[in-house]
Amino acid sequence: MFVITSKEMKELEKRTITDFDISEEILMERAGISVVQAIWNEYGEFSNKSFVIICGSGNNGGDGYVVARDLLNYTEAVRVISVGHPTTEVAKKNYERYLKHGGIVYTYSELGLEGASKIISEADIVVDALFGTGLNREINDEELTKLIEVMNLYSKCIVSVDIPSGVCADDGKIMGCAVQADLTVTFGLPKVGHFLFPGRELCGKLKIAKIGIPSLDMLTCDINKELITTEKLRLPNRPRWSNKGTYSQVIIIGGSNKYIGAPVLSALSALRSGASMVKVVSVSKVCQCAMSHDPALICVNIGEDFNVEKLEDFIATVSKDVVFVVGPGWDTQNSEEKLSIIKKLLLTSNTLIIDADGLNVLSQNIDLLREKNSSKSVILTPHPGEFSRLTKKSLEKVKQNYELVHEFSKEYGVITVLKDATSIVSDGKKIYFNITGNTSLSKAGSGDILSGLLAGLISQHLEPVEAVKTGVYVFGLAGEMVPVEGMNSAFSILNYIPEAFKRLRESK
Ligand SMILES: NC(=O)C1=CN([C@@H]2O[C@H](COP(=O)(O)OP(=O)(O)OC[C@H]3O[C@@H](n4cnc5c(N)ncnc54)[C@H](OP(=O)(O)O)[C@@H]3O)[C@@H](O)[C@H]2O)[C@@H](O)CC1
Ligand SMILES: Nc1ncnc2c1ncn2[C@@H]1O[C@H](COP(=O)(O)OP(=O)(O)O)[C@@H](O)[C@H]1O
Ligand SMILES: [K+]
Repeated sequence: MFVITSKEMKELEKRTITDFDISEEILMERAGISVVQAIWNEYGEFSNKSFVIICGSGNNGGDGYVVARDLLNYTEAVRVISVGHPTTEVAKKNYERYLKHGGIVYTYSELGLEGASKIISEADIVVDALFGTGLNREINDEELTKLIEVMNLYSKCIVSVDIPSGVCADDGKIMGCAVQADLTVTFGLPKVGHFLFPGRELCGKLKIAKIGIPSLDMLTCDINKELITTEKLRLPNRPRWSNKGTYSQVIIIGGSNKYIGAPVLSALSALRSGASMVKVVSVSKVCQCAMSHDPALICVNIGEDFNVEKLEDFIATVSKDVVFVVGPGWDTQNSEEKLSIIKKLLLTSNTLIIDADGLNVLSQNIDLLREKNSSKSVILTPHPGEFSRLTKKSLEKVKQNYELVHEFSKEYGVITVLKDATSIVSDGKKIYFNITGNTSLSKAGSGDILSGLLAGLISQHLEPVEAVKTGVYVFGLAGEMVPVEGMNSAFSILNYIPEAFKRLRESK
């Protein structure tokens, strides 16, 4: 499903109006009616319910007046609190139509905070039509801030029109203060702010209503952002006649005397996602740990401590179709030598996933990425801290920064997965958002499981970007299967991976 910014939404609206002769008035009418329908579907019939609609001065408020008018068809218990007179032609028209239908409008300036609080607390459903995609600056007006606080404090239930007021549609950030909705009804296509935190949380349940905007193909509009959903995800093909030689090997280079378990988690995860042969190349202690967890793993022991020569010798023997994961549990000691290993791996034609300390080492010379074989696929899986080190930008600047993920991927010719509660993937062409998962994944070791899972999919010949999309989605699903959210070790996620794949297969 495509995901858009407020600017892209305005462009779609403009093309719908000019190229398809569907007026702004029709769009607003359908938007308002779709909100009423969504409320009905979610909360049941209206005869015993009371409503208050809080309308701002723009078109979001205009939608609010349509909602109010349509609700009058079902109940008299409808009131509007207007925060500023409508300023656009269509909003004005719908304000007047509502009045003509006998609608009641209170102005916030006359009611004051106390009056507004009373009305809000008495209503069963508060419809938030203050600001939508036109919010263009921080909300710093004291009276408005107090109104939003009162809405959050006293409402029994809030339905936001298009997006919770105060949430920036382009990045999900709070512009001063914001409404916490129970239900949000958006129009045409979801906006980025619906999927990035805190906006994602403030939406409550999200519904996407069709309001008559033609498909993107018809509008000849190129949108480069998508939400990862099951329909388009690819699963590995495992022909009945295949044997272990049909698939590529996965080789995990990582682990240290400090972090013994991380590469083992990656290796076990690669097996769970379908890899046929998984090797762990590491120090003795890691090999012992790997063997004790699964004797089917193959260990290449490089000695008691990190040994660059042994590692180089091993890499020189590897065939072309092997998938490498480098970094889990590596630690950052001997970083110069580790950087030289990464360089060697970049010069091979093998698909390479760089994770964890592999990324921390790489951040000392990110330009190494430019030396890679141009046809080679390199996947980087940073969490925000690692991405901040890679880009030399502050944590605050990189967090949820989908444009940066896109630019970075384009500049270095890599696929980047910025892992977080909403993960962002880019191959330098498109941007994908993943919203599966929960805090059962917020655990030390869970990133290692993801890198192994991605390698397992690539070893079964999925295209790297397809493997990443499927991998992050399935990994999230596995996290959601933990019986009590958060009451688990990352290790337990491994058990849910096959079931998560099964669920994805069945849902297609
Ligand atoms: N696109 C579509 O296809 C469709 C769009 N539709 C609907 O239109 C909505 C977008 O409408 P919109 O562009 O009129 O903007 P909206 O969100 O009402 O806010 C603008 C108003 O807020 C004000 N304002 C802004 N920031 C402020 C602040 N911090 N503090 C105080 N004031 C602030 C701003 O004032 P100004 O900047 O002029 O001073 C202006 O008055 C969209 O979300 C959807 O609901 C549907 O009808 C169906 C089709
Ligand atoms: N609240 C959450 N919701 C969804 N996914 C999450 C959440 N918290 C963490 N994750 C996922 O868990 C993984 C954590 O990886 P990472 O931070 O690298 O862990 P570690 O370094 O300990 O192995 C990432 O894929 C991230 O997207
Ligand atoms: K709103």
